[in-house]
Amino acid sequence: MANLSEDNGEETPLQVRLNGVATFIGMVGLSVAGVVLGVLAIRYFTGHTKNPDGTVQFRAGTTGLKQGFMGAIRILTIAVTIVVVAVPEGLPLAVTLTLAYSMRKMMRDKALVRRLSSCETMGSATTICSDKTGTLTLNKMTVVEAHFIGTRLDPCDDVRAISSSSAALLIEGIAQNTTGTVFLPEDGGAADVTGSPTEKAILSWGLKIGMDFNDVRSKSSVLHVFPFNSEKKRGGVAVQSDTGVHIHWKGAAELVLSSCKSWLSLDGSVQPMDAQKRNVYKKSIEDMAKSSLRCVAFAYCQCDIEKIPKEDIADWKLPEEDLTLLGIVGIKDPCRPGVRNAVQLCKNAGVKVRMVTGDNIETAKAIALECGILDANGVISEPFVIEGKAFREMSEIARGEIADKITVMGRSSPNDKLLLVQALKRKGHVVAVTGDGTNDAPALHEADIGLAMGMSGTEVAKESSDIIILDDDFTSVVKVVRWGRSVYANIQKFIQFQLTVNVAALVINVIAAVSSGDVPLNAVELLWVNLIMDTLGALALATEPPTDNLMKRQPVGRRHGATCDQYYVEKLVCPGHLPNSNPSYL
Ligand SMILES: Nc1ncnc2c1ncn2[C@@H]1O[C@H](COP(=O)(O)OP(=O)(O)OP(=O)(O)O)[C@@H](O)[C@H]1O
Ligand SMILES: [Ca+2]
Repeated sequence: MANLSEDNGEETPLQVRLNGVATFIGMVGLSVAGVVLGVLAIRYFTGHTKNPDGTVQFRAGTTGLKQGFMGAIRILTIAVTIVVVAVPEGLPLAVTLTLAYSMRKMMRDKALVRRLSSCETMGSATTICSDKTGTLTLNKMTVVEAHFIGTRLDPCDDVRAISSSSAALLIEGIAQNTTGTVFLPEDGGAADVTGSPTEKAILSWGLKIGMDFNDVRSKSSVLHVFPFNSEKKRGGVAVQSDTGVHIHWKGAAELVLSSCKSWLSLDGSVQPMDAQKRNVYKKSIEDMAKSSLRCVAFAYCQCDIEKIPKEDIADWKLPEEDLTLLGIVGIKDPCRPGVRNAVQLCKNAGVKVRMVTGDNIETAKAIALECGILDANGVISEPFVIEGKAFREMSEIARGEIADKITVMGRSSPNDKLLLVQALKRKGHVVAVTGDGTNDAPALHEADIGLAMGMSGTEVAKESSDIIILDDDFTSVVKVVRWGRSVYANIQKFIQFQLTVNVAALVINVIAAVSSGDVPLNAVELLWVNLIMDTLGALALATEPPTDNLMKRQPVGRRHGATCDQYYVEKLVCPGHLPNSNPSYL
């Protein structure tokens, strides 16, 4: 957590630009007012101004101090009027109005905005780092393939070929090493399985292979639990029964496999895991992953009762090496239906979608191909597709160099997500991150826009987010981008409206002041005009709905100037230096 950045009140890209606009307008207003003040003062004090009756207004030595002072005050009032003309008073109103309006509308698109300014930041996002599970996929998991005791079960719940003692061992692991529960209605209806989607899939499969959840759990007692976490990607439990103490592990297949020294064979005997057998298992994991399945392996080991600490059992570190592999299951989690289109929409809008997932790199690759994040004809190798570990071990500079290219990151720990966000931000990206887990919080916090998942997300993730996606769907994330861009466009339209009016009024007032020594409308009158015009203008322009055109432009990003001041200035100063976004609204 040491590298978790503090909330330093960082300004959003739009705020930065608006500050730029304000400074620019302030400078212009003040300089023009200064020039007018100078011109009027010189004209007055050198006796070039006349009263309506034709007498000279100021004659050095003759005009009284009081009269001269009044004249000076009048000139000052004119200068102040010019500053008033220049300042776009309606801007804060328009910004707040458009943000509040969009926020209400976004609620209908299943996005709950927690920080108002994040709507607009989302509009300038250049990249989205998305979770896989639940966001791009449905989070509805089912076991569709199982490798058990060295053989592939076909269908995946047919365990007739397996000795009952081996099956009992696996079932003990499934029933005890879980955070889910199975509830069997008394009237004999379908079992009700609860837990995380992965757990649910495994427990449902367990029921199919003959697990009696309550019975198995009553036969042994749990001594100690090591809960599953995304960092280690495995969870374990120590259970004691008549047959001794068993440590059951369940987790990311290739990681559990690498801790296995043996495997349980068909006849129930323990065989050493030689290189050939290991390769067979590796190959089956790879094959399952390539067909976009999430692989979970089950392994166990016996433990001598003497080795169990008597007192500090809570601190007991479960033995996690020298395990015996029981089996591997492949879990299918289909892609969400609209995701491919949504990803394409992002591509058209110049927003790069990256997938950062805790899953196997091959599974990640397969899903990325399915939803169009990776292009089947493009390069699908490092550094475009990278493992979290490889990225983590690079130097900060190297990470910065490849961050831009990374499209899919597999087997990532939550901290890798944070590292990627930091690297991308250093590269000048405006980064949106989706996350659900408690340990996604640092990345959500670090991102320019943190999007937490409303359904599968933990409270901690939601607390650290700026926007909550209520239906967990990637399509809704893209809708947020659309609204964000509309906020941006609306504010731009308002600035243009203001600047046009203000520049015209400024020119008229300057000409009038310099030529006649007076302005057509005084400061108070001008403020009244502004009040009516700005309010109505803001209402009309701030509530314009987004158009499809918005998603065809390149993102604004952090660096390019796209607000009006820069537009006008750049157009005047260096026409070739415009952002490549097509400012069709101008
Ligand atoms: N409850 C579980 N018990 C054991 N292993 C699990 C469990 N849930 C997931 N795994 C394993 O851990 C891996 C990834 O877990 P992790 O929680 O880091 O990713 P995730 O957050 O589910 O995925 P994503 O980042 O795409 O949302 C999976 O590939 C799976 O093999
Ligand atoms: Ca996750």
